Amino acid sequence: MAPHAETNGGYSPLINGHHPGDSSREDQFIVNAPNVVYTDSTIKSSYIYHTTKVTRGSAGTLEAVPVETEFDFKVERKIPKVGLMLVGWGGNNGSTVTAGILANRKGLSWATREGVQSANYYGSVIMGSTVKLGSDAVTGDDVNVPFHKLLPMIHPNDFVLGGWDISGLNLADAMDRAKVLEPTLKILVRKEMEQMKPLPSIYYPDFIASNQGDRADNVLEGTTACREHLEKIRNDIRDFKQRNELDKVIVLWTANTERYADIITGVNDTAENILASIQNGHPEISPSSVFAVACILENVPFINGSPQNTFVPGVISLAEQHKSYIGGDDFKSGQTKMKSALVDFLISAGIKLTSIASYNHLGNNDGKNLAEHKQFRSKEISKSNVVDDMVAANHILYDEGEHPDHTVVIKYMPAVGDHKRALDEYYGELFLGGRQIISIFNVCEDSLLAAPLIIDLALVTEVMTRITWKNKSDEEFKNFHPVLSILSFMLKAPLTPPGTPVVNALAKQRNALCNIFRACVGLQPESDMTLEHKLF
Ligand SMILES: NC(=O)c1ccc[n+]([C@@H]2O[C@H](COP(=O)([O-])OP(=O)(O)OC[C@H]3O[C@@H](n4cnc5c(N)ncnc54)[C@H](O)[C@@H]3O)[C@@H](O)[C@H]2O)c1
Ligand SMILES: O=P([O-])([O-])O[C@@H]1[C@@H](O)[C@H](O)[C@@H](O)[C@H](O)[C@@H]1O
Repeated sequence: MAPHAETNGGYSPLINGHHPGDSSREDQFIVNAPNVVYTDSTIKSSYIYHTTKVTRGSAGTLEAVPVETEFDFKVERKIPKVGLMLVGWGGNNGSTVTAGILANRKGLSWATREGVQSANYYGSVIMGSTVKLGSDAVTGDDVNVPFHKLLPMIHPNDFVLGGWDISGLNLADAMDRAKVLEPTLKILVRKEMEQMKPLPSIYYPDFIASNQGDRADNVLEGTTACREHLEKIRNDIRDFKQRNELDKVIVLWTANTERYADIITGVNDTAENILASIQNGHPEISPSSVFAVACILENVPFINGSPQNTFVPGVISLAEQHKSYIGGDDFKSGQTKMKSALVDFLISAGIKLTSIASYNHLGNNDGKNLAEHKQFRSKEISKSNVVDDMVAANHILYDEGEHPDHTVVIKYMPAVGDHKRALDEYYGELFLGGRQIISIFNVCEDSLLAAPLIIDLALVTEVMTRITWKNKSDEEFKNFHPVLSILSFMLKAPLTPPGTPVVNALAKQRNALCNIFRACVGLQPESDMTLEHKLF
């Protein structure tokens, strides 16, 4: 049966054997079903969303009622030309992700002590992992496809890179300062990166560690928020888009961790108030919030890779008013990613975790900035809350309000540079009073773990700008909620639409991302029941 296509003109989804907008046929698939329609410009799917509503009876019994909701999804298939502007471009993560994209774009290989290394996107869930599409119709074996192939997505090699930094080093010198990459790789990308110079940025010393002052030589005048700063950043974005002939821009914060901003009624609690506070130069408006507001006013997605509360209530309200995407907080790169998987495994296996000790030391500039208490506190919060949902989900092991002991320690040890040492101990109760002690020593190459997350955050954010939905009975397609909680797999402290639950369990986060993409091509979630292999 031929793949379903739009009845007007009977477009074939395959043009010369290729999907429009896709560069290769490998792992390319189409869904051949009455609820999925391909045209040159869109994929439209009708999707039945299955949930279960539970009500509590008077005697405390629970009643579970299956619910089916019919949605339509539409994906624009045209792959746009996308600019990725990094705030903190000259940092370890910014310079590393830039070199990585150049290395992949050029197909580079370089000599290392262990032999020849070729560019790759390992550590990126979108570029480096697969998802089960279904089962082979003949053999019954799983058929797995690259995550990147689930929907028409931009290739990271095609990002046009730019950004800002309070440090004026060009990206080649910044790459040297970062001490992350092999000299044999750096020399292959140096010439191009020398031409990359961060735009001057806003610098409000009170928000980052005082030890960052010595690199702040590329800053705009003024040390508190003001209209001029807001307009300059907006103009930078427009100029970057126009000069590079871009279809869209995404801005991502990978600058230093800021201290938390106080939430002050009349200052940053509403959209109107935060706009007024910026105009009036209120000292409690952080650089990251000014960047977020600038992006919202330009309808450019803004993603926060750091732990501070950039998204104060006024920023979230403004994003909702402008229907402009925001997401955050804090890349989930190493120690916490491990934690969000291990805690999920232990608790869902019925083991009662009673204490988690997470220590790490590192010697990069991020660690230097975190050496001051206010900046560390931002990180301590994002690293500590990651177990809350998994604990709350198990009332057999934990009484209401009961929680494992949990401590987070970060020490700055310059000698180890970017090669962060993470030491964790997980302590728990077993059957009949037994005890379990899991001790982990994990050397995280911090920037080599975070850089692929920058790519994933940008890829998922970009495709979300091309996905719309409607209830079956509605006329108009709509965007998702401006707070992109779908990004949670890449983030320690996922920002969710106000009043909605936070999910930190890593497997649930990945399943949500995969299954929303599957729904966009009319496929139900992969249940892993494999009944076909279990029924007698
Ligand atoms: N594994 C990881 O590396 C990891 C994981 C999670 C979160 N993070 C967060 O990502 C951020 C960047 O990490 P990094 O290792 O690249 O740090 P880094 O210190 O090397 O880079 C930060 C860059 O931001 C610049 N900067 C500071 N304030 C700025 C401003 N107002 N405007 C523009 N630029 C500004 C600094 O000059 C620096 O170049 C940090 O907040 C860190 O906590 C990193
Ligand atoms: O992602 P993760 O490895 O749990 O957490 C990391 C911390 O352990 C590290 O101290 C900090 O410098 C990084 O920014 C990152 O936040």
